[in-house]
Amino acid sequence: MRPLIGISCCQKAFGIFATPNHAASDTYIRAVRGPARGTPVLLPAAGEDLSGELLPHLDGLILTGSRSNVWPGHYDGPPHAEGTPEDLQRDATTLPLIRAAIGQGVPLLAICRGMQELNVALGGSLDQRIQDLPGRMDHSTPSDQPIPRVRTGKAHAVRIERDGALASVITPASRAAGRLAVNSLHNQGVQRLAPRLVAEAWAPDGTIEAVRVDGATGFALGVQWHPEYDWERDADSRAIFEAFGRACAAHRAARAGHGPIAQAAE
Ligand SMILES: N[C@@H](CCC(=O)NCCCC(=O)O)C(=O)O
Repeated sequence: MRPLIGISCCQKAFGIFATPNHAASDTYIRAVRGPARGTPVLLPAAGEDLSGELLPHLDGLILTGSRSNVWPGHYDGPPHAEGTPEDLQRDATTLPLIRAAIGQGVPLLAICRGMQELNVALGGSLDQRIQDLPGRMDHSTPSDQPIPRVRTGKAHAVRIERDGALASVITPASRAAGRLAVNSLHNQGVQRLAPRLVAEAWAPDGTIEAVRVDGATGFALGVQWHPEYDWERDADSRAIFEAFGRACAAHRAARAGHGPIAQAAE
C-alpha cells in the first residue's frame, strides 16, 4: 500500500453561484503520485480543527501554496491592504493541523504559503510585501512572462546550510555547491522566525527560503519556492519529493507495526 498523503485545500468560490469549493492544484496530486509514490488525499479547508480525525489516517502532509495570505491576526500583524486574498477557512484547519502533525511525528512538507503557515503556526510572523522593504528583492509572480515559464523557470539562487536537513535530501552536486536555483511566486516572507524553526536557505536579499522544525521526530521541512512545478525536469525538486515520500512510507510502516513508531517530540 502506498502512504496516504494529505494535501491542504484552499476554499474558493466556484461557478455562477460562487459556491465555496475546496481546491488544490493538480501539480501536488502529480508530485504525490509521482516522486513521492503516495496516494493523495485532499484535505478540506473546513474552517475548523480536524487534526484529531485526520492525522490517525495520514502518513504525510503537504501544506500547499496559495494566492491567499495567512490572516495577519494569527501573528498580530497589521491588516492586509484592501483586496489581498485571505482564506480564514483554510487557516482554521491548517494551523492546528500543522501543530498536531509535528507533535505526532507525521512527515510534513510545507510549500510557499504552507511554509508561511508553518512559521505562523509555531509562533512566527510574516512581512506582507517584502518587495516594499528596503534592500529586498521582488519575489512575486512576474506579470510580463508566460505562466509556464514563471512556474518552471529559475528566478534566483538560494544559499543552503550545508549540514542541514534540506542539504541532506537534495542532489549531491547541489549539496556540494551549497546552492540551488529556484522559482519564486510569493509576496510575503518570514519576518520573525518561529522559536522552533531553523533557517536552512536564504535568497540573496536575506529572505528565508527554507526551514526545518528543530527536534521534529519526522521529516518536517518548509520551502518558500515551488518544487511541485518542475520535478519532472529538475533533479533537486524531484529529490525533495522522493525524500518526503520515503519518510511517509516509513511512517506508514510504523503505523502498521512494521517499524519504530515516531514519538511526539514534546
Ligand atoms: N500568498 C502568499 C503565498 C504565495 C504562494 O503560495 N503562491 C503560490 C501561487 C501558486 C500559483 O500562482 O501557481 C504570498 O504571496 O506570499
